[in-house]
Amino acid sequence: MDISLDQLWDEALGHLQVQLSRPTFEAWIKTARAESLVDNRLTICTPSEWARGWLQKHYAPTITEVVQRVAGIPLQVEFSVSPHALAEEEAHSTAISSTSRSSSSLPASATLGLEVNGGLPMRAPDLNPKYSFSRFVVGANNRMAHAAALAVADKPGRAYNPLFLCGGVGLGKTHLMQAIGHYQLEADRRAKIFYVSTERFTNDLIDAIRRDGMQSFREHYRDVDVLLVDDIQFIEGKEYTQEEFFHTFNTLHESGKQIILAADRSPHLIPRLQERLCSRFSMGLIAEIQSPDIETRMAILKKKAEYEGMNLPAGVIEYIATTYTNNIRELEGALIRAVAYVSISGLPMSVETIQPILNPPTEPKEITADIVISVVCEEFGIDRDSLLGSSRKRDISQARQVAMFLMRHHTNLSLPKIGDYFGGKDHTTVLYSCEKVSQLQRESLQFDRQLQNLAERLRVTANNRDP
Ligand SMILES: Nc1ncnc2c1ncn2[C@@H]1O[C@H](COP(=O)(O)OP(=O)(O)OP(=O)(O)O)[C@@H](O)[C@H]1O
Repeated sequence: MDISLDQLWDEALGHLQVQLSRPTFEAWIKTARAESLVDNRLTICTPSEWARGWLQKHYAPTITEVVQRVAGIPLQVEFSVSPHALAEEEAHSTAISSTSRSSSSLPASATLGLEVNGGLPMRAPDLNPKYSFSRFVVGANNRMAHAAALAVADKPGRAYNPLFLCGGVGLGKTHLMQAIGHYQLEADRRAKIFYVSTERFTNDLIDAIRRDGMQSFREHYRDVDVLLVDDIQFIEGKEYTQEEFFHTFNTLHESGKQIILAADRSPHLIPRLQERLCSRFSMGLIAEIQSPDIETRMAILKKKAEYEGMNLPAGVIEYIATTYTNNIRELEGALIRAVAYVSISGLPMSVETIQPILNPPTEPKEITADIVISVVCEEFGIDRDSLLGSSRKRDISQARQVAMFLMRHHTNLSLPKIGDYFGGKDHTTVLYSCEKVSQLQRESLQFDRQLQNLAERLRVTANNRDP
């Protein structure tokens, strides 16, 4: 073998990254390193006892196969725990048990202004106040899902458990599932309602494994009255997340707690979903939401305009409802764009005014990270280096959080890729920033408007760029 130990492991990492799912790679493989190679025995050092056991049990054959391929000779793979990590783990667990659940032990992420519970997010405020039953328009496309959601809200844990909401992008699944949460909280302010995206669940799990905090992770996710999990299709192929979610599900279900899941398709169409999860997801009620018809689209626009205090001519409502047919988020986006354009241009609100900016509704140009950076710099009056740097000045760090949020929502970049733009920030920092901005958006109408305006400027800038 004519490569060094480091080269061998680096190359093996490259292969493993391609072969394994991202969370698996991030949680288990990336955190390990090659320690020694003696007499064809490769020792891989892991950050915790937990990680060592898991790698040994589940990934030993894959890793062996890859390192042998890279080295070109037969190798025997062994796993060890870093002595440094052992000492740290011990110190950490002593600290946790001595300050158990005390708010004075908040970790560093508290500097982002988020409330944390041993690193995990707090509950109820995650619900969007706009996503209530009263703001949900019922039409032929969602009547059954709406009725099922009301039944579940009325008798949680007894009507349909789980309730599985499925349907295409932007059709109201999140709105409906959160409406159940609001309903519960209205009935009992102390009800433990927990809304979480599957991505968040996975990230919390990865963090818990890294910090050896599985116990608090489990307590956190299992001590709820109603668990709402969004975009559950993203659990596909993530075997460890599936395993952990299976136990969370069972614990809650067995104790009569309500589970509501949302996905873009029904459980049996989610690829690489364990059979036992598929059957559990299907054992309550699967309620599908379809694309809304023209009457429902018009009713949604009217209701939205009413709540936002906008005065819209009937012709404008009809024009937008006829132009945007499939996705309610896009329908609402068109309305917001039309209102923003009218207020910026000073022109009257009419079909003639808005037609050029709403047509064609499809194929918008791609919004890039660069566009986000330049629009945010302009908005906040700061230069690019400051935005991408590490200054902790309040206005700069807030602009940075907004930029991360916009990249998350308007580009296809993953959390780690976004982190790379900001000097290699960790994906959890990016996620916290996005959540912080979402929270501010929910709390402040003015900030919500500012974000909507920024989003509109991103679209306009992208569309005006040369191809
Ligand atoms: N029936 C409805 N009445 C009023 N507003 C609606 C309705 N359906 C959807 N909306 C609005 O459309 C937007 C998109 O809805 P939502 O986020 O719930 O969609 P989703 O199905 O969860 O999308 P995704 O698959 O992207 O997660 C939200 O602003 C929501 O309030």
